[in-house]
Amino acid sequence: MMKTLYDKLWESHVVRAEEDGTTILYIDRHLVHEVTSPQAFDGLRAAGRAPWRVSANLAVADHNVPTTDRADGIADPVSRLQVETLDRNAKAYGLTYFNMNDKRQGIVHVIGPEQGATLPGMTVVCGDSHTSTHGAFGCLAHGIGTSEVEHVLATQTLLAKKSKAMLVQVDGALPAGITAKDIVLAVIGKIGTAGGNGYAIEFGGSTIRALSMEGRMTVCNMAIEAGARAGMVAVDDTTINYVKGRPFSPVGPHWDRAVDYWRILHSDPGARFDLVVGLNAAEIKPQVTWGTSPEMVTSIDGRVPDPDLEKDAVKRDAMEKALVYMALTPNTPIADIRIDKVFIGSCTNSRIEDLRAAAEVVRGKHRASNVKLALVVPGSGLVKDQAEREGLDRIFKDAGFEWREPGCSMCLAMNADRLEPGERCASTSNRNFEGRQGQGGRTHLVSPAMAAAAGIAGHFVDIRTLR
Ligand SMILES: CC(C)[C@H](C(=O)O)[C@@H](O)C(=O)O
Repeated sequence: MMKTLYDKLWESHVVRAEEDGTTILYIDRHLVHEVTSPQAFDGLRAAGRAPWRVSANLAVADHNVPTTDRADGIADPVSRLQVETLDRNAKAYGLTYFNMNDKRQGIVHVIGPEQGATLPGMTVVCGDSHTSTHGAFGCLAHGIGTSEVEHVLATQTLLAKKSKAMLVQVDGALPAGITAKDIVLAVIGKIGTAGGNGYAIEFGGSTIRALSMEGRMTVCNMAIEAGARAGMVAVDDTTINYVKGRPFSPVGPHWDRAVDYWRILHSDPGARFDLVVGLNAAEIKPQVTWGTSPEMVTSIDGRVPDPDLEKDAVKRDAMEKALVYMALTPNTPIADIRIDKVFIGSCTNSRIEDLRAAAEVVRGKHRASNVKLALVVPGSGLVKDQAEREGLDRIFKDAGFEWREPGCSMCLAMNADRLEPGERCASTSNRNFEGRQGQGGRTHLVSPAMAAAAGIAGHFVDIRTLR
């Protein structure tokens, strides 16, 4: 029988399956961060257990770390407690841990792939919904809850039921200025934030195959925003070249054997999907969200929609509420929306290619006077180093952008980086929910180049016209 990539990943990890489909899945890699692990470790301790396979875990503090100088530790007591708790737990159980001052520290979904801790064919879980990111490597990767974190620590397995399979097929050459972020926002605009509920999404087609691993990570990262816990991309040379030579990657004969196996990690021609959604890359324009859900998205040449034209009463109500929160008037051209802050970072868009794209836009220019703050937060210490070697930090600083230490930062304002009430932000992150970037803050999701361009112009601009 022809199998999907998802079938192959699932079947190769079944420890035991019940008749009703309830399955014990083996977990190859468990990523751990400070927000969702404290109670899991407490539970483990209370039951007198220890991690079943210590080496399967990689822990890092990312959500609560300051992005300014860390020499004085963390000022906020709640953030400090979370990070210190992870420090203690990682030490007590002997987990590989990149503490806040380790050069390898960064956002968990950036450092996993960067270290080669995420490898093709793995099952990867973490107490974090954006674990879908790792599916870019031909992995079955998704978020889990804290009680599951404890379960994985204790048993290296997870109770799961198989999802349905969706193929999102994107074909054609991407027009200039269009990025992976625009692809995934366009997908969410098309299928909605519930479109992927109950599915694992495979992203395929010539456009996806032409993306770098960083682009594929951006796409898979936001599968969860389309309602699918897991997103994935087939393994090809791009995947294998990326993985080669990373600290956790196999070497020697193990490498050769692994590559032989990784080569089968694609859907067989003719494999059956429960749903296929097609997108034509040529039609994708720079995307900008206007509302409080990632599906409330349009293109830069669009306008804020008019709820009066929406026939569905539930949707109309949601639009009206979103427009009040976002302080936007129907029919306003997106390009007329002025912003107060810029955030370039997050597990969606904080990798070196993202920073390069943003730097290219701001080079030799300066932040607009109405933009109070433009933050650039690299995804890891190693991304930061690389960017500095390339002189990107100087380009940003010369343009009046702040160059910070790595972490989740203003994606969700668990540290000190936040929007003040009423502030409007061009953000490369993944969620534009009410209060996401700070109470009363207004988030517009865009690509790194679009965020950078908005920071220079003071309002959204069509990146395609700047080339
Ligand atoms: C803190 C964590 C539980 C949360 C998630 O799971 O997604 C966060 O990373 C987010 O992006 O909202």
